[in-house]
Amino acid sequence: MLDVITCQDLAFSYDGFQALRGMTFSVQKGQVFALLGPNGAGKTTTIRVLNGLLRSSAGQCSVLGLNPGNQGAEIRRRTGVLTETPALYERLTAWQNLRFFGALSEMDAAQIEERGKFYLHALDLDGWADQRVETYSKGMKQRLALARALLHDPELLFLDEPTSGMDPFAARQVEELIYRISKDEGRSVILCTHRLFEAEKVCDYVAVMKQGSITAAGTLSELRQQVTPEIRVRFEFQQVPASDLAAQAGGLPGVQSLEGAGSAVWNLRLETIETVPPLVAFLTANGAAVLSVIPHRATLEEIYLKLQDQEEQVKL
Ligand SMILES: Nc1ncnc2c1ncn2[C@@H]1O[C@H](COP(=O)(O)OP(=O)(O)OP(=O)(O)O)[C@@H](O)[C@H]1O
Repeated sequence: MLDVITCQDLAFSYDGFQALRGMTFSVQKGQVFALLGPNGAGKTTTIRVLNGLLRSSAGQCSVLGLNPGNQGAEIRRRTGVLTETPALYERLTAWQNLRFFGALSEMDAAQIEERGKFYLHALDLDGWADQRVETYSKGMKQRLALARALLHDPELLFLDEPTSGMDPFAARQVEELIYRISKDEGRSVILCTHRLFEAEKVCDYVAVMKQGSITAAGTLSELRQQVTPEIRVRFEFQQVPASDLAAQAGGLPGVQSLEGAGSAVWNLRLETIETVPPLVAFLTANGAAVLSVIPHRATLEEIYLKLQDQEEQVKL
């Protein structure tokens, strides 16, 4: 797969304060790369170094094959960025903003009209397109800033808290758009967010930062395997199974633990998901009416919190 970004031992200091240290990661074409971490971890600083607004103090970095250290302007021309505070002209309408920024990106009028119309519609702003931005809500401004970031057809997008200030419906539209621009249009996205539920829906890869370094990274299933290697499965029965069945099932190969004996709902920890079919066969053969078997997959939020816990344990 094509790497859109590669960074090796990247570091950055603000006047002696080391905000990034030893950052090594890569982002592939079409990938949504979630950069997570507590306040002050260094997510925004990473974006600023990648698009050349800040110059790294050590390490190597390539963005779209360019060096952010001396080709920042070219990187910014080929990428889109959305920060927490939308960079828009308040006294202008949505269309006036888009025409202005489109012209700055050397787009012709027809392109601006076509792409502007498309994104204003996708972000549910077409009814507001001729209103001044100062009359917009925070979430509407953020959506317009996203339309602006996408207008010039960037190959890579840096989205820093893109759904900040949005209601759930608007946030859902942005999630759908992120999904579409990566999966259908092949653009890569670096997504910094504290909304883990949202990141889980759209990201292909997760990097967790703390104090300027990446402390854990992988696909969701890799991280899930790392923090919760066992499989948790919930069994629901039509009636409470015969009293000795739970003890027998708990002793079957691959079953690590069983909670809920004496009730019609059991929660089991299994070594692998392959344990499920023989377990169901055993229970059914012994007269238990299995209604459902639901594997529980740790959410990104659970994974994130567990990773933080693991780090605290290491420190103690
Ligand atoms: N202009 C600056 N001058 C000095 N220190 C800064 C500056 N900007 C950020 N920092 C510091 O660098 C560190 C990383 O900040 P950064 O904004 O990159 O974190 P973040 O992960 O984006 O945080 P948040 O989730 O709150 O947006 C923090 O300790 C912050 O205080």
